[in-house]
Amino acid sequence: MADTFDFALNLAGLEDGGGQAVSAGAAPKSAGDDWFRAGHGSYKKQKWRASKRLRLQRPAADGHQDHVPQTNGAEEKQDGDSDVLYEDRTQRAKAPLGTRAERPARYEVQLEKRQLHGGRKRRIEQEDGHSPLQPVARHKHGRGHQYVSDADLALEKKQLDAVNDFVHAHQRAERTADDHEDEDEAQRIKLSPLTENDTAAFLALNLNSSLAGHLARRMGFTEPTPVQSSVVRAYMHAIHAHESRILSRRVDMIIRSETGSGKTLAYLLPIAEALLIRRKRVERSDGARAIILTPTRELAAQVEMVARQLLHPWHWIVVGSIMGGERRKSEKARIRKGITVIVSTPGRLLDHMENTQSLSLKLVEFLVFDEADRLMDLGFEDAIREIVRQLDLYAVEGDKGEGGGAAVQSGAATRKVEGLKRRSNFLVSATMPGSVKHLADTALHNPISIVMGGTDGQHLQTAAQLEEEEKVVTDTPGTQALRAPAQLRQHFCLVEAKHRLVALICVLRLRSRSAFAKSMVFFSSCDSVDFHYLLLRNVELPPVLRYDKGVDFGVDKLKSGTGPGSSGASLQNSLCGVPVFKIHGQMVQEERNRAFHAFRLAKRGVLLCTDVGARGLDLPHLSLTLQYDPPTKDESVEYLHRAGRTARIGMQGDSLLFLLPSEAEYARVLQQRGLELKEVSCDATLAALLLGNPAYEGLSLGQLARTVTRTMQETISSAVEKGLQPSKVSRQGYDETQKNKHESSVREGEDDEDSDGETPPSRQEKVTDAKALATSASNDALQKERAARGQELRRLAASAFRAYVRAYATHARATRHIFNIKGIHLGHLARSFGLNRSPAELDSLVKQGRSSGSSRTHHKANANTNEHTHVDSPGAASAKADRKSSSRMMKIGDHAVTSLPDASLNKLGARGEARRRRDARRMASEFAS
Ligand SMILES: Nc1ncnc2c1ncn2[C@@H]1O[C@H](COP(=O)(O)OP(=O)(O)OP(=O)(O)O)[C@@H](O)[C@H]1O
Repeated sequence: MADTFDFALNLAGLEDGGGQAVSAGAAPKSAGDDWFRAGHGSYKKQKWRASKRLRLQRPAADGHQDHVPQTNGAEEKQDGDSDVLYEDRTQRAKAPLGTRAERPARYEVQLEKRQLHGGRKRRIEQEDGHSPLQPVARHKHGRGHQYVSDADLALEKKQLDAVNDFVHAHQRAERTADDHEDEDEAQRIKLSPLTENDTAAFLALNLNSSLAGHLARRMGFTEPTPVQSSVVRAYMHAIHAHESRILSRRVDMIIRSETGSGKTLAYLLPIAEALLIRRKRVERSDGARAIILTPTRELAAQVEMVARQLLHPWHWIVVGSIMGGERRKSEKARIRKGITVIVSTPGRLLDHMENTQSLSLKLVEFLVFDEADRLMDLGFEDAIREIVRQLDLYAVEGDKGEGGGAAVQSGAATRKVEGLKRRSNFLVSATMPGSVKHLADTALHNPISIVMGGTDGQHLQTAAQLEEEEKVVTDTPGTQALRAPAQLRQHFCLVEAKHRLVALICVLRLRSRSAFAKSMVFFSSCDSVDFHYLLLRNVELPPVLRYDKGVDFGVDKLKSGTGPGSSGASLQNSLCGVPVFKIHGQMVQEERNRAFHAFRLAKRGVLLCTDVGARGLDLPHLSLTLQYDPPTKDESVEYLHRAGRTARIGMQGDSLLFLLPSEAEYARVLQQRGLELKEVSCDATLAALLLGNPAYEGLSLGQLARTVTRTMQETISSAVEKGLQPSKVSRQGYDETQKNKHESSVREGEDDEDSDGETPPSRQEKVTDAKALATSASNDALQKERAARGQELRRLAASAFRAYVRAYATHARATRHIFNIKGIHLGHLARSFGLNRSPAELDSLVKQGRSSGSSRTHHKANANTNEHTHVDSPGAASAKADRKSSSRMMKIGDHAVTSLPDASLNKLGARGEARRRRDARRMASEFAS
């Protein structure tokens, strides 16, 4: 068996020598190993081939055959340098390799060979420069040589051709070796003992049984969500109608359903079904069959992942993503190989449509606009129009090839209907504002509207309506009530400007007490994300605020900073060791991907992001979304999408919106649009951090809140304004260095006393010194790095402050009276960035921001970066108005710095202590759960 295996490898490795035959002895296992390494298949595949009695011969590069493999050698023999090929005949009778269609030819070859050589050992030698097919080849029996007759040669040529055919067939088989394995897997999935109940719900939608099996077995989905069942039924219905020639093949749909209701699978299921049921397999060389457009790269990556999971058993359906930030060259290479389902951002897709010849779009059957409204908001409208236009042209071309030429000649209207019959367009989002209407008009033809309403999963459009093929467009721009998932608990909190940062850390710290806490915090600018990221990762909370109820350590230890919550590498951040991540559009794509995937996989963590994370992301176990800065564009809609990152698919989740007291009306605006937000007390939130701490027993809530605020504010301000304190680790290192130094100097002193001063230092001393030097060097490096980070923190604080003011001016016209910059106390606002500056300094900061144009915040949202910091350059007129209001604001600010009372803490007196205490407990339990 092993010989045969080597033999197969040997044959397969017959490549070098440009026409030279290779001897069996000269091509032992190592040759085969090289062949492995050359990427011709796994060891498993090799064994599989060997077990199928693989014998093959490759044609040489010049088209000549190097040798003729012979089949009747019982063992391997070598004779000097002659090139000999043997095979163990005893194993020949086993099943041959190749597809069923190729097997007869293979048997024929073997039969002929057996007849020819009668089972004797045979050797063919080749002389240099001669083809083995010339009559110089000779048989050798024993010691003598014998020339082969013409008849034998003719027969051999025939064999050779047959072997060549077989080789090519084998090479095909090799290319699809994975097919076999995956087919086995698909077969296994089909045959796996699933109960009827597991697949019944999907089968009831008339989905392919292996797809239903895969959904249940591999993806764990046994029932479709309401939106999935509506979409699939509508699609199936239309397809059935097509088969009975009532409708054309295309089905256009507007799919609207609340966040986390499973819309991704809703549009992927029809795609998978369509690609699976056809008689002839789709080939990757056919080019794209489905295109899914998403507004952000993270969403594209996520959709790609879901599509891959869904289509995993059917490897010939290739899923791939192309998006901004990735290398064009490698994308081109993937496109050249063929991608069946393309997930892409619009800008990059258009780029490839214009510049990549190998991108074949003639057979596109599905075009999906995921988060359609966001695609429009981000300014992709032109790109999308162009994509649709080009796809339409391709579709017409494709139809022309199928005898649809008449449609091309009969005018644009006909072209739109007839020429596109092969493509279905889906427009998908949880919200459908007016901007989507333009997209629907551009890309959709007579769409079916699947609008899911209500929190109970009931859809507005009944099954009966669908069955009667009623196409209902219920999109009424701008006036829809917003629907949040029923299990989403929505809160808002009125927080004084100067307490915002403290309140943020409190909420996250409370949350960090849970073992599985995952939270997402939304900011209005990249600078703000960067600042808070650096701050949360590097500033340590004072020991009193690290207290965790239920953790067994004494108050004394806490106060002295030696308890479990007081040191250790994992606790060296504001959130006591909970990892912090960030994503925004100004990050390098690689970093962005890394952060996104790390956060996805993390059990606990905090993700700080701009609105780049607001749409479509499905992050497992996310339990809190915190909108630190309210959205500035299309506020209610964006609020809902941000909040909807949690409480998905029936899971519980919390959302919390921070508002300044002057913005309280915004909560009412959201409530008017159908969202149920409850207020939580800021003071209760602050006090909750110290509730239950025995060191602060007996203090009122007000006192607790004040303690937390004061302590935390001091820590933050000192970190930002004075630089980061040396970390515990480096302090420890520093102490060790000092100790080492001291010890060695003491020893030196001792030595000095004993010696005459010329004795070289002992080995031990040298080691100690080296260690001390190394520790000191690494300690210095740490301190330097920390100092640099401190400077960076200060710089970022100023930029983040500027960016906040700038972003504030970009709120939508409809809500500008709520988000009015004049109402903000700039001095207090600055403190929420850890800045303790005089009004004059703040004024110059704001002006600097304006004059420099703050490249990071002034950039325009564009197709390639997909960033939307909400601080895009306002128009000239509004910029002027903005400048005016800013100078007034500074006056207000200057005045307010000295005269405004601490409204937040005074408010504590207005409520009953018991009630507030209850609130605080609730906050503590809700946010820490
Ligand atoms: N049939 C199903 N059964 C159980 N879970 C499902 C099912 N279909 C989808 N899911 C899960 O539901 C979650 C949300 O799905 P998805 O991301 O598609 O929601 P969505 O409606 O697109 O949300 P958004 O509007 O925020 O983009 C995912 O984690 C997905 O795995």
